[in-house]
Amino acid sequence: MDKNTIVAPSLLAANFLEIGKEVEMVNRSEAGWLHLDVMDGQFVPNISFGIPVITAVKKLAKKVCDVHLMIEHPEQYAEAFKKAGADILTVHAEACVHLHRNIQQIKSLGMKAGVALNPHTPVQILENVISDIDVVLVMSVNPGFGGQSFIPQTLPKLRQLKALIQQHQSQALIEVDGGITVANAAEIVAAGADVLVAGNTVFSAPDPEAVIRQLRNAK
Ligand SMILES: O=C(CO)[C@@H](O)[C@H](O)COP(=O)(O)O
Ligand SMILES: [Fe+2]
Repeated sequence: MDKNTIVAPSLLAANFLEIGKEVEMVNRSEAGWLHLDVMDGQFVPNISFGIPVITAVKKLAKKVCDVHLMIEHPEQYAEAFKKAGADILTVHAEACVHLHRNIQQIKSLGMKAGVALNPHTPVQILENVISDIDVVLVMSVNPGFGGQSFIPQTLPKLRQLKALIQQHQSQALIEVDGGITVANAAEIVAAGADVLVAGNTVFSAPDPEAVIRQLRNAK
């Protein structure tokens, strides 16, 4: 996969009345992925959008569809998200009793497999699956809402994760999600991030394409 910083605008912060135009903006931009946050009101205290919205977005999207499941029992929906158009399917470690099985299921359906960690979850929990996964999504806010502030303890955690990945010669990309701005992007990349998810920073900007370019070039 691309080793330059990948920017993944989070559609959660888009104007839902203009969703087609927002996806076209991402298509024109230097973003590599389009991040789609699915919330069930159980695993997280919020409900966002689901399979019908992703199916519609996929018809227009030219970027990698990066689906972040903040739901309980993700194994019950993996096939439906594949059909909807997910290229990468990320499940939360905290929501999976059988994480290894869930990763194998995602890969057997032909998607890249991601595992997300809440801010309090140590990276060591991934030790026995790190060689099997394509993406580790490190939550840098508590999941459930856009527009929160970046949790600074994420930076040492990213360095620990980078070391774990190297130790196991894993190809997993490190994706960081929540509270990313043009001002803090460089230190997050320096700590090990390969992929920066950004919702409000992109979609609230007067020139979102310029912000995506700035995030991509942050060093
Ligand atoms: O998964 C989540 C929130 O749970 C994120 O993907 C947010 O959508 C990021 O939004 P910002 O913090 O960048 O506004
Ligand atoms: Fe997300």
